[in-house]
Amino acid sequence: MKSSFCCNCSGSLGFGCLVQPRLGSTAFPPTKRKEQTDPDLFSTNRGQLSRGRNPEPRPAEASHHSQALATARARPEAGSLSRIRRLSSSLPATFRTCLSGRRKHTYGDGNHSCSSLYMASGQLSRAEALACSGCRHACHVMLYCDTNTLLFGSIPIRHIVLMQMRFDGLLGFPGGFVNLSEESLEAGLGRELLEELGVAFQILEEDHVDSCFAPASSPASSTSPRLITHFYTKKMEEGQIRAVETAAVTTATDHGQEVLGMVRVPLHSTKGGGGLASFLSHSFVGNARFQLLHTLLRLHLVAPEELREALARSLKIQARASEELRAALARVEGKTNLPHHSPAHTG
Ligand SMILES: O=c1[nH]cnc2c1ncn2[C@@H]1O[C@H](COP(=O)(O)OP(=O)(O)O)[C@@H](O)[C@H]1O
Repeated sequence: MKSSFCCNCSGSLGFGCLVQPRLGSTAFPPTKRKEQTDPDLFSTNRGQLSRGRNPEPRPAEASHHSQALATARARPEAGSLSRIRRLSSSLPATFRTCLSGRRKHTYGDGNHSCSSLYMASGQLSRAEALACSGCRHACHVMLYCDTNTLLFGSIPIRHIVLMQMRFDGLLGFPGGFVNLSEESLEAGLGRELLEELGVAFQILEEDHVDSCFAPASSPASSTSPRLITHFYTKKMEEGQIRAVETAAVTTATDHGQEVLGMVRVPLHSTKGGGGLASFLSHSFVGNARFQLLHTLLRLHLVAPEELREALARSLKIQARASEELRAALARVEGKTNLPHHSPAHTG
């Protein structure tokens, strides 16, 4: 069942995408990023610096933090920090902590060589992350573009954001493990992208957004050494994004194996509450959902108000899905005479 999977426009997973392979492998040169970012949102709420080349990140971070706070206090309506705080106060607790970056993850066993780099948020500057020789490193990238396309002729799609359905049924960004003894972070990411997307990319250090310890709940981080995930964003032209999607199903060696298909993240919301809300209720690998949420805000691809609404809807969708799954399980157990579901049977 190659390439027949898709994420439909309501954000639900389904079948019926028409894939029309046309192009062969493509190479994309590096692009200098000139994204409109929101430093208040990104730095102060995550308590970290986004571009990790500052040799002394902590003092800079502290000064940036207090500057942004001062701005937000002086001009509360203009400061995105206060806007986010106001919005997040009405969010469900899980997502509130997610957006504020105050969630206390358990990172590492304290024995690895970079335990001194531990931060409550799990965030590291690039320099700190690279200093952790005992850690494993993985790099992933969000490829995106602007678009004028209208869904059903009326709903602006605004931006195309690419993710992928992985072999394990989880959503994630393209990328993978990097071997720092043989390659740089960016070279390793380029190698992974060639395998997964069938396109030769040159990802630059300027494309780096952040680095952090993978949550302890990640399968790959349950064993030592700990995993550090590095996240990148790359803005492209719409035609380039379309070429990536085509190459991903025609020339990429991983297609149908490690990668089951590329998906576009629906950023719109339909009247029935579909779109972004449905998409966010799916299962993501590691901290990919967090990376997506944060990047959507940081790059102003979705307004905080819209995101808050989508997240609240997403929780309701998840609750409904849990009920459906429980009912389905009960039916399957009834038909197959399986013992009834209990924690002892789930392993
Ligand atoms: O999109 C993502 N965001 C954050 N972490 C991810 C993402 N995709 C995978 N990971 C984490 O990074 C690890 C390595 O990534 P991946 O499975 O893509 O590597 P591979 O393609 O080299 O096997 C995964 O086991 C997972 O914990």
